Amino acid sequence: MIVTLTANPALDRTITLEAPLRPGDVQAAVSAREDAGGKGINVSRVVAAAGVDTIAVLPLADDDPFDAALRASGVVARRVPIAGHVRENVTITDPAGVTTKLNLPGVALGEADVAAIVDTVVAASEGARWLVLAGSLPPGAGDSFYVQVIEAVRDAYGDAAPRIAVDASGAALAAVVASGRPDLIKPNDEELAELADVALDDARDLPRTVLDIARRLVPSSVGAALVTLGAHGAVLVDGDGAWTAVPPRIRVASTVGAGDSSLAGYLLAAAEGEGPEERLRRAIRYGAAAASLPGTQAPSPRDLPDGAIAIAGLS
Ligand SMILES: Nc1ncnc2c1ncn2[C@@H]1O[C@H](COP(=O)(O)OP(=O)(O)OP(=O)(O)O)[C@@H](O)[C@H]1O
Ligand SMILES: O=P(O)(O)OC[C@@]1(O)O[C@H](CO)[C@@H](O)[C@@H]1O
Repeated sequence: MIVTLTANPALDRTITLEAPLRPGDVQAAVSAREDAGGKGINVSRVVAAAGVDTIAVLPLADDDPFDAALRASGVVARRVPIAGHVRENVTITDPAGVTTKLNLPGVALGEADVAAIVDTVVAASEGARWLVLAGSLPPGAGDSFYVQVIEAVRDAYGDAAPRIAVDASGAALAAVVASGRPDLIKPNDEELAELADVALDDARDLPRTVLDIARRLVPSSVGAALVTLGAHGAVLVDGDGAWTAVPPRIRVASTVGAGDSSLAGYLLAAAEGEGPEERLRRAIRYGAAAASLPGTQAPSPRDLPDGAIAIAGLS
């Protein structure tokens, strides 16, 4: 069982253009689609599509139209009732795969909402292998919200607690790294650089630079880091070693959710008892599959790209 928490879900509206976006112009759009999104929900959708049990925890008002999209996704969910409706995030994609994204802040949570979410995650995590804490925090949650969740789950289950994976950025990621001792973090290269307060602009060897930064955290504060690099693939660093791989060439439709799918691929391989190389390979394949699908569509095993993915060790 893989449990996910999405504290700030989003109805993802994707608008497809037949020409590059021209800011300031009126432009005809070809099509639009809606997906029940938010990073944890996306991870759960990929996990469910692979036939593995998952529960997605999220705050959701009883009368929120988002629930229809969530039900259509088929993901098993635990809803924490709140006041206010899920934000709508807009993505604009063009024929070259260029993706423009506008994210709203989300519904503000009160203290009672925060406490109810923590309690719901603790209850859902009983017997789970992994708990995934993913995405931005909505107003009212506080930068250390993920640390609060991690401590509550570990207090409740001790050695039987699920392993913890975190996909966050900015202050929320910094707080988790400072005191949450997560088993896995999944930043992209820019999020990692922001965390370490370094610039990547002139990195000639991106995987090597990312490894050097990640080594400051792994294994002292974080069990492992899966750092995704967009079209350049990903780097995996754990206490035993470091590896990198690049994705196959694909036709990009929308990169939204590619990182979430990478994380799901990693967790699916981990749940099968696979070692780091296969976890990285699966992450790359799922990420590439997501980027080749429209909107925030979750890839299933039949969407994975063909071809071998070579893993290179880094030292
Ligand atoms: N243009 C691309 N071509 C092939 N694979 C891609 C491309 N973009 C992304 N991927 C795959 O998806 C993975 C994750 O991508 P990326 O680093 O962009 O995630 P992210 O920034 O966390 O994205 P998001 O927050 O939208 O989920 C990469 O490691 C790679 O395997
Ligand atoms: O504002 P956040 O929580 O950082 O990101 C939200 C979001 O961009 O993340 C997913 C893609 O990773 C989308 O489904 C969703 O719209």
